[in-house]
Amino acid sequence: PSVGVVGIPFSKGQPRGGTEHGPALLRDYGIVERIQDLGNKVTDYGDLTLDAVEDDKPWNKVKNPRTVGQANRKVSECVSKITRDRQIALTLGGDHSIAIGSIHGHAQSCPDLVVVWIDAHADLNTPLSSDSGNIHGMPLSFIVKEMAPYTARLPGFEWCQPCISARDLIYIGLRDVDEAERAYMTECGIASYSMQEVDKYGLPDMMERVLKTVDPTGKRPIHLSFDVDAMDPEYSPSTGTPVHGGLTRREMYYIAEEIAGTGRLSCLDVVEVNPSLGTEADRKKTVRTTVDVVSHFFGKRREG
Ligand SMILES: N[C@](CCCC[B-](O)(O)O)(CCN1CCC(O)CC1)C(=O)O
Ligand SMILES: [Mn+2]
Ligand SMILES: [Mn+2]
Ligand SMILES: [Mn+2]
Repeated sequence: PSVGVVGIPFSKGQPRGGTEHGPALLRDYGIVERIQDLGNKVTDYGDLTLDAVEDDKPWNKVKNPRTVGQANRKVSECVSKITRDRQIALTLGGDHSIAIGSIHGHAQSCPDLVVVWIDAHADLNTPLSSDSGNIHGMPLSFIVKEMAPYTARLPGFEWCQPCISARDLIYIGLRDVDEAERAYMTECGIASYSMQEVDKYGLPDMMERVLKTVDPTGKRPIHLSFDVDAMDPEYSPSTGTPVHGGLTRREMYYIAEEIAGTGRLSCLDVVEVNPSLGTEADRKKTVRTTVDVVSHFFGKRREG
C-alpha cells in the first residue's frame, strides 16, 4: 500500500512545550524508513508550517482557540489531499488536538470512515465542560455530531463541521475519564473498551468485539487515532498526561497487527510524544516503542 506521511509540529492544544518536536524525533528514529522497509510505498510530505495567531485570547478557560483552529484547518486540507489520492495518511503529532483536522480532512474523502481512538483519556470534554481549558482534551467534541447540543462554537473553528456519528466511534485503553466525558459517552451512546474490558475479555476477544461493534460489515475505512499515553508509562514515559495501568508493548503490537490485518487502515494519527519530558532514557524508550508499534500498523508481524 502507499503511505503519505506528514509532520504536525504542534503543541498549543496543551501547556507542556515539546510536542512540536515529536515529528522530527520520530523521523530521526527512522519511522519513514521502517515503513518503507516493510514494502510500503512512502511519500514524505514534510512538516506543516503552523503559526501562532496574534493576540489569541482565551475563550472562557479555553487556551489558544484561534491558533488551534487555524492549525487544524491546515491539517484537514493536507489529510484530505493525501487520502483523496488513495494513500494511507500518517500524521505525526504534535498534541492530540490535531485529530480535529485529521478526522475532518479524512472524512472529506472517506465519509463512511469509522474512528478507533486508542487513549488513556476520552478527549471528549467540550469548551464548556473542560477543567483544564486544553483543547487536546476536547478534539472529539468538535467532530461527533451528537455532541453539538453540549458544546460551543469557538473562534477559529468556523471551518469545522462535525463529521462522524457517535456509533462510528469506539475507544480502546480508557482509564482516566472525566465525569462530564462519562456523561457524554452515555448520552451519545459511544462504545468503549477501557482497560477494565481489556482485562475482562483479553485482547483477541476484545478486538473482535471492537471491530464488530464499529464496523459490522467489515468494509469501512478505519481512522486510528493513537495517543501514546494509551501505553503504560513503563513503555512511553515522555508524554504530557501519563496514567498508570496502561497497554503493554505486546498488547499494542497485537492491536496494531489486527488493525493492519483488516487492510482498511486509512489514516493513523501518532500523537503526544513529548521529547522535552523525562530523562534521555525516557525519551529514547518512548520514541523507540512508538516507532516499533507504528511498524506493526504498516505490516510488521511477529509471525514473520
Ligand atoms: N481530561 C483531561 C486530560 C486530557 C488529556 C488529553 B490527551 O490527548 O492526552 O488524551 C484531564 C482533566 N483533568 C486534569 C486534572 C485532574 O485532577 C482532573 C482531570 C483534560 O484536560 O480534559
Ligand atoms: Mn491521552
Ligand atoms: Mn488523547
Ligand atoms: Mn496525552
